[in-house]
Amino acid sequence: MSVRVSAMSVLPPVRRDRIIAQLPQYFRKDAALHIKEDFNNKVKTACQEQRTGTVGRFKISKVIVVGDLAVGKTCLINRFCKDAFDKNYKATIGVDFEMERFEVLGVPFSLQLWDTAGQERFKCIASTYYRGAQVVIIAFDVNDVASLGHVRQWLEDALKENDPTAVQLFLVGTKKDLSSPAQYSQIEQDALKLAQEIRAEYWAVSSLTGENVKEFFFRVASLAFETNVLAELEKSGSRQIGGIVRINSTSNNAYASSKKKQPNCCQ
Ligand SMILES: Nc1nc2c(ncn2[C@@H]2O[C@H](COP(=O)(O)OP(=O)(O)OP(=O)(O)O)[C@@H](O)[C@H]2O)c(=O)[nH]1
Ligand SMILES: [Mg+2]
Repeated sequence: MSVRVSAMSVLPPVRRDRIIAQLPQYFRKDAALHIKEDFNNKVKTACQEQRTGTVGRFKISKVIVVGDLAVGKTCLINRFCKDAFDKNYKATIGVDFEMERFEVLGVPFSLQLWDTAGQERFKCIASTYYRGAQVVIIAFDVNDVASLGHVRQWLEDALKENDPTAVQLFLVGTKKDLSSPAQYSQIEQDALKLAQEIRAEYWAVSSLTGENVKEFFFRVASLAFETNVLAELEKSGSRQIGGIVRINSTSNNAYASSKKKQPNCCQ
């Protein structure tokens, strides 16, 4: 805990282009974690009254990005964190991570973005870092049907190390710039269907052009933040009335009400 506090205190202030004042909207209404237009009212009030508990002080949310080799995981993170794009492929060996600091509804909030290796030979190193993820991003290449076909396996591997009911899941199609509108809409149908089945929020992005990259990460940060604050509120509420209230950290998840257990859970 002390390490986290000191790490936060030496970090530079939040960048002006990381300030989130409105809830960023979903990419596709039919595959969204929720479709509300604004942040939860309880969350907004708690932020105004600075009652967000550990969120805003030393809470850091872990995000893991998984998916086949060369689908563009590293490029996605680099486009967002460094506004850079490298057309040469350099395989990630094991894992890398980046810290991104946001300010959501006036409250500081950090994401730790873990970029993992897709190559089979590095997977066993990478998978040891999956544990403790609040958000799982599964990337596939919209020009490569096989990479979409492997999404369920990636999900299964990521959920082995995590509580499936507590994880927020995103399915991201990459390299949108390389596909024609006709090709794209064909794979999008399959991707939307899969997203609904695994209860993930679907996005399509291009790290080359930057299309939807910032919007996507803002959405991830906002939904992770909202869930964290709600969990804090339920925790403090349950303390006040003797700890009987059940904490449901996925209560703002549209998919959560339908079925509790992930179909691919292998625990
Ligand atoms: N045209 C285009 N190329 C991309 C895009 N994103 C990534 N690439 C290219 O795809 C290749 C692989 O990208 P990476 O980001 O290294 O892939 P990765 O998923 O991190 O691969 P591993 O680390 O091996 O798992 C590189 O040559 C990138 O330049 C994109 O949005 N558009
Ligand atoms: Mg990589």
